[in-house]
Amino acid sequence: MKFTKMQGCGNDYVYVDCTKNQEIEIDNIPHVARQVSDRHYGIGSDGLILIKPSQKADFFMDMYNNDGSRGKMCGNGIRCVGKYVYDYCLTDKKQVKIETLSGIKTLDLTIDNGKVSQVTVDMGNPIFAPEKIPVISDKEILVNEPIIIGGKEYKITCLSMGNPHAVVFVENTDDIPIETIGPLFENHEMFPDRVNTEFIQVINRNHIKMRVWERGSGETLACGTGACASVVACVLNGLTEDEVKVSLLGGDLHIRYDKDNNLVYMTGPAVTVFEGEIQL
Ligand SMILES: N[C@@H](CCC[C@H](N)C(=O)O)C(=O)O
Repeated sequence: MKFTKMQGCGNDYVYVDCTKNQEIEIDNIPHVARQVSDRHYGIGSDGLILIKPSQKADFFMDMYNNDGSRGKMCGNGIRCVGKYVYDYCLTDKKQVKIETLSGIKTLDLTIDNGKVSQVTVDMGNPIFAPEKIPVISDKEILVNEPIIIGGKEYKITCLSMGNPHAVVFVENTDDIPIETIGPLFENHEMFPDRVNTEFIQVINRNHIKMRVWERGSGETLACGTGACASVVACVLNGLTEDEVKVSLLGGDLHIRYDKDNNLVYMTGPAVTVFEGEIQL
């Protein structure tokens, strides 16, 4: 199988062009995702992203976490899909529409010396209704709600950016025992489909620091949907303005929350690491 390894702020995936003759049998995809993601015996990545044709948009992004589970949306991944389709001449458009399992997203590509360097994505509407996230709760919206994890109380703000997120504000992101508490949040009974958890330290009203424990992949260096969810949570909690730099372990993303229209925009880098071929 031919592949390209790409990363956005260090959130790395193996990308496979399935627009022409390369296909993986659907039942086999979770296994292939686990195999290629393995950092010792495989290529090494946070998961697998298949670029497919779409009837409704320019392309379809089909993403899998490194445990083989399917994700409905991936913010860092979709920027790399934009770079892939332009750099490999699958399109010459500078505005590209990508279908995902959570709807069609519009990407604006920034080109430097003939290659995509940066992408802005209209990430669509944050969703707050607990049953749509999904979170089990009788509240109408979960903002700063208590949850007990490992015997300690945390406050969570929950929303979907096409995938489920719980945002937790902390004093210092360097001090959190993410390997211990990340899986406890991910598998808490409140979240029937598991959850991505963002730990946020507010630096000032336009800058936050974030660490993330991703559903299906563990701690990653960045999460695009998580950065969007975190800025929305900051605004809902009155902690920041609506334009925020999000500093992740792997780099910075710029997020804007247009509260009047309930739309989120994400801008960040997309980088090709290497190409190769793997025997499955
Ligand atoms: N890294 C991603 C999100 C990937 C999917 C997520 N783990 C899920 O299962 O919901 C991003 O950049 O958004």
